[in-house]
Amino acid sequence: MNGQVHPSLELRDIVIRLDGKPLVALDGTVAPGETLTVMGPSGSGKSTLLAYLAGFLPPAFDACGRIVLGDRDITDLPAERRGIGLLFQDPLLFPHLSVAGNLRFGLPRHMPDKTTHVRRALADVGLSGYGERDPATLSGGQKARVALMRLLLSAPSAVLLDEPFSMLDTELRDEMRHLVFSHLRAAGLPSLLVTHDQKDTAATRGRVIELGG
Ligand SMILES: Nc1ncnc2c1ncn2[C@@H]1O[C@H](COP(=O)(O)OP(=O)(O)OP(=O)(O)O)[C@@H](O)[C@H]1O
Repeated sequence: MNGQVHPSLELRDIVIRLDGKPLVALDGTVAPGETLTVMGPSGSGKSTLLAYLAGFLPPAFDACGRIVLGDRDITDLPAERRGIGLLFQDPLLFPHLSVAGNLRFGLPRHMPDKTTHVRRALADVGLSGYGERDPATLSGGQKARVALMRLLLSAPSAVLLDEPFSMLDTELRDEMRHLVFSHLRAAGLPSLLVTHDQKDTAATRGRVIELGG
């Protein structure tokens, strides 16, 4: 989206323990533009893995291993300095900001010509003219598209997705799957997707790992 070259996401010998017992063990690399799907039964540690990568691991857990984004070891960085963007099932738009305000929020603070970036992003997802709307007045699919654009405008180096389509109805899910994964591929972003839905996995065209096996 902004001409940046994106790194790969390396997960080096990661082990996450709960009460001293290994819950998640993972070693591998997610290439730029690749989405790695993480599946597994309830309680197998999928959300915990994403929380660890994002920098929000709850204190009940302990972890070892390294998280490396390109040439940056981000393992010990706080969440806000990791360069990792999140897309969850709830679009979590700020209710006190307009649609355009939500998108501007994603942009790096000193970026010039923010208005043009926001206008292009809205046009990109068929929402031209929606900038001044209150997010509460948008449909579920429109909110999801704004959340995707806010994520991409924030120029992350990697993306984590946790059941991102599960709140949408079937038809919208197909549309959002296509939109999200085509944008992640085009932006060259490595990503991890947690889902129970095989159709999500098929849309990524990528590898799948199973936790708790
Ligand atoms: N904050 C926490 N403190 C202690 N234990 C937790 C905490 N959060 C989750 N757990 C436990 O860690 C294990 C993994 O939970 P996690 O939410 O990662 O599973 P999951 O694979 O994402 O499950 P689901 O598919 O149901 O969302 C579970 O046994 C859960 O009870």
